[in-house]
Amino acid sequence: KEKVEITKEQQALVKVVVEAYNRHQIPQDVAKKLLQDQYSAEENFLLLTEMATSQVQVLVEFTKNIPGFLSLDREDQIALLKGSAVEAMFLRSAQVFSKKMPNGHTEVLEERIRKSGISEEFMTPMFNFYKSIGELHMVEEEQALLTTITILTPDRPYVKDQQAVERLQETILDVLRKMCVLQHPQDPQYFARLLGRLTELRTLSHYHAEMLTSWRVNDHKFTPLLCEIWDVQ
Ligand SMILES: Cc1cc(Cl)ccc1OCc1nc2ccc(F)cc2n1[C@H](C(=O)NC1CCCCC1)C1CCCCC1
Repeated sequence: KEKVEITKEQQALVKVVVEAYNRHQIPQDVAKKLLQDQYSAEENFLLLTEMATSQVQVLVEFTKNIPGFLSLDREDQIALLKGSAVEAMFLRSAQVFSKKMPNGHTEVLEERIRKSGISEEFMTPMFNFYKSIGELHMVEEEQALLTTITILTPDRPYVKDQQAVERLQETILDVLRKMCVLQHPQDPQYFARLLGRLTELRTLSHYHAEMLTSWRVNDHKFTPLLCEIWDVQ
């Protein structure tokens, strides 16, 4: 039985990433807001664009703390951000949805999201993903590292030096694998299941443009930043 141990520098890397991840949290208020009131499709669409816009800004700040990210080619940094922003948004949404809430709150939140204006056909894949993330009961280190792995995906469009991104991603994968073994000794498949969610996440993210344009509102207004990130307008 191989003895798995996290090295000093791996511990330091995790500390930097988790602190940055927690510092750059989207204010949890989106769930609170949705629980407080039922909003119209227009108000919900506006809420999403506001949350998404601030989430992208949060993501840019977060990447500055990923060891090695700022040493990548500048255009590759942009390509990685553009390529991962939607997935990071759905991953963040899943984590917000899976947070432990008082009895009945998750059901209300789900109801509000179902009635938010997103068209029906996307509800099943979206909530299947949220529930599959929830079932993992990820600790915050796993959440932060999984988001980092999503950002450091080498085969995003327009990435020139894929090897450089691969090297960074492998560093994170290695420490996440060890953490999963240490955190979930009873479940040797846990790390594989965690990575399997990234495949589900990529599939869900393929729908994002359609989810937005099919939102039941007359006029779909996007901020310039979101036009960059979402393949819309
Ligand atoms: C991320 C995303 C992309 C597309 Cl295309 C469509 C939809 C979507 O999020 C659905 C979604 N799943 C959620 C689960 C829990 C939650 F509290 C809010 C959630 N949201 C939306 C949201 O505010 N997400 C933000 C969360 C923080 C990070 C940036 C994104 C709200 C917007 C208001 C109408 C009800 C859905």
